Amino acid sequence: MSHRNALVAAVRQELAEARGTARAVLAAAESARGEAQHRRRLVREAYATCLNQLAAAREAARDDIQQRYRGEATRLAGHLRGLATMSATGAAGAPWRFWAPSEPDPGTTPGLLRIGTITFDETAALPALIPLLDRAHLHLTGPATTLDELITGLLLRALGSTRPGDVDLIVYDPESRGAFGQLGPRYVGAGGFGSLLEELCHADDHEAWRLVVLLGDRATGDEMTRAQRAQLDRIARTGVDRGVHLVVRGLDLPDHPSVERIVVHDRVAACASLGRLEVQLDPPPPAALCRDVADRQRPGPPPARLADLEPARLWDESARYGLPAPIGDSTDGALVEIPLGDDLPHVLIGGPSGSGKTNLIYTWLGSLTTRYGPGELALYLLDFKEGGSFSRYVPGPRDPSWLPQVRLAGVNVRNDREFGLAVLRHLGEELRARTARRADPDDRPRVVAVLDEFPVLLDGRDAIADEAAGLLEDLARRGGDQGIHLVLATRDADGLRALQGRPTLIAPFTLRIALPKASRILADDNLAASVIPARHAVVNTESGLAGANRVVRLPDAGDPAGWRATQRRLWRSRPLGCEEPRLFDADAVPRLPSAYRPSGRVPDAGAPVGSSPGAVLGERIDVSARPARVRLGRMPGRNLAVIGARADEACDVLAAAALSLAAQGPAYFSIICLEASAERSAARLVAELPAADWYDASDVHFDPAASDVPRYLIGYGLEAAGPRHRPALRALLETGPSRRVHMLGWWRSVSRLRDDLAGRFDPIGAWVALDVHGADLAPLYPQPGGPLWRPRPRRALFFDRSVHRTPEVIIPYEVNSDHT
Ligand SMILES: Nc1ncnc2c1ncn2[C@@H]1O[C@H](COP(=O)(O)OP(=O)(O)OP(=O)(O)O)[C@@H](O)[C@H]1O
Repeated sequence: MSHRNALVAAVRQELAEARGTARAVLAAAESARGEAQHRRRLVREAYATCLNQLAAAREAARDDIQQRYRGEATRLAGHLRGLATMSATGAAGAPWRFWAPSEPDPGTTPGLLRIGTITFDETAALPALIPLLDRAHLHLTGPATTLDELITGLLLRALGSTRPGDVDLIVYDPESRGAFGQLGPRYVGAGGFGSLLEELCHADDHEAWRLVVLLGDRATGDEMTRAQRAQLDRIARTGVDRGVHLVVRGLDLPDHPSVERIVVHDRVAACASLGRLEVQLDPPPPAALCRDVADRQRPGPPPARLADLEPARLWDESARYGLPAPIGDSTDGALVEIPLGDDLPHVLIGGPSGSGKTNLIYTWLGSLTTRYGPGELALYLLDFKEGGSFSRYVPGPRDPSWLPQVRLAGVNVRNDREFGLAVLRHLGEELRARTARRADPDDRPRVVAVLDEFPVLLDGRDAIADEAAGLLEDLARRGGDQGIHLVLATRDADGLRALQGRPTLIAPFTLRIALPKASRILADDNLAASVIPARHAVVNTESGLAGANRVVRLPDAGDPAGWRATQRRLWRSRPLGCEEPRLFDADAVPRLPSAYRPSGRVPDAGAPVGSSPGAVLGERIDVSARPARVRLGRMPGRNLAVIGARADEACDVLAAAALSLAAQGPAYFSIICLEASAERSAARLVAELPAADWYDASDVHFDPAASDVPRYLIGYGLEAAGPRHRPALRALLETGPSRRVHMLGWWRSVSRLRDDLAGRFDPIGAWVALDVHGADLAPLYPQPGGPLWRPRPRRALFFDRSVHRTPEVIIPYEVNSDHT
């Protein structure tokens, strides 16, 4: 029992121990669980925090991205809008609310045209632009009404953003619906499809764009022949380059890079050139805008003709306050005047070659001379170009009439700048006289001096340019008050630039007339001259400032026959005593006037001999056609040397001198001809002179017999006399004049003359140089270096040391022409 008891006790013991252990294990497990639970809570909490933080970070990042995206998108949209504005300026892109036709910028090609807007995300809508003129044909698909609205808008933008007349609008309208009628198109009906295609296939002048709307109907598609289909395909391929643009709905067009396809559903369009962007179409334009543009397209009244500028009565206007006269009309038919007068005294006219300056001047002169009679207006016309544009105003071989207001016309003056200077000197004298008289200027006609291609005169840094600029400046500054007006015209932009370098000269030229493409006539930011079409001009009264432009359409004044009839009428009305104008034609050689020829008069030994007869050498380049003379008195040095190799001119100078001396009184002539090329001329001279004997190489000598009358030795090619005769020649040159024996001799060069004179030029008091350069004349000239002189044909430099400070350019007379 005890054993059992012991066993029970032992078991109890073991159980107690096991229970204890289990309890301990349980306690440990409990504690581990508590620990784990704690950790789990911690992890949970950390996870929640982390999640929160992540969410916040994500929010922040998203906000940031969104913000940046919005900024970027706005910036891009801004750029796009800027680009769009540049690509579709003015009427090409403005919304209808602000829409008006606009003048295209000069030199630019047409831009894109707006059809609606593109919206994406929150950015403001962008204009949707598509190409047309110079870029594309359009092929449209969708509901007909929406398409027609779209086409109306496009046509309006194309017409409104180009110049009137630049776009020729043609509508093929087989159902004769009068589509787009408010834009005034040319219609082609169902029967005209074939000939329209034919016309478009061969259109190749780029005068105007042809914008052709083809409204296809089923019949057109069905009935189109294979040839017509080929023509349409050809137009689609080549039309854009030739300025032919199709806008097609209801017909197929082949695929080609120049064909832009637009598909419309519910006023939303997809355009090939805009990719996947959707276009919300603009509403159709208000009908009033279409009417305005159609009016603008319609040409106004036809431009005025020259005859339309004539006043109701000839010479009925007074020039008291000015000489306003119309030169053309504006597009509404109103005449436009050039308001020349006290306030706007001088005019500057410019335009490149062929832009119509001459035509403008003709028109203006026609308008002036029919309004203001010779008592009100005196014209001085100078043309420095080649071509005698003013010769129509002076008597010619076929028409003896002249324009009574013209006092002087200079044509082909280019090389004879001396003549321009002479005219300015004359006007300067006139200004002085008018200023000095202080009389009412009304009793003198207003002077208008037209100088075409005037920069020629101011070209070159020489004495002529300096003096001419000084005179022009004086006339520009003070002439207006005295009724002297300058009209300067040129094609030469460099010449104008040079003029702008002389602000005091140019400032009084507030009146400007710019012909198409003229540069430097208007202010730099005044682009009017570059946008006007041919046969138009801009008249500007504020020195070319933008805002003071008046565009004028110019009539055609080119027809000489039309003008001649008017001139005849004016000529017949000329007052008594009205003198024929002086014509200076630099291309014509003046004849020796008969007054300076002896006309067979035999000198009378008893007649008085003038103390210093004057030998006529040639015509002076001056306002009046006067001869240049060398006086041959009884003083030392009164001999004349003609120097140069141009035999004809040398002979003419000598013959004119001899004949004019013979015409003045009794004289005896010894002709010494040592030059074969001069024989003919010498012989004719001998024949015409009343008393002359003739020597050649066989009997030449320089010891003439004494005579009661002056004796003139006319020597041709004197260097040929040779050294043997030199002492006698020198003695004659030195002592002859005091005995009234004068030598008028021709030497081929200065060096030959020097040889004959042994380097002592004193006995040669006067000379005429032909083709001899200024520097070579130095020994015969008081100032070092010789005169400034570049030889030119039929011009000679004349210097007489007893009267000249500087030499004078003369035109040797033609003495013996073969038509005498
Ligand atoms: N308004 C016009 N209507 C018709 N024809 C015109 C008109 N203006 C000019 N023309 C013609 O254009 C041509 C050139 O004109 P014009 O001779 O007047 O030019 P320009 O500027 O004087 O040229 P350049 O400087 O070369 O002398 C001429 O044949 C002229 O008849």
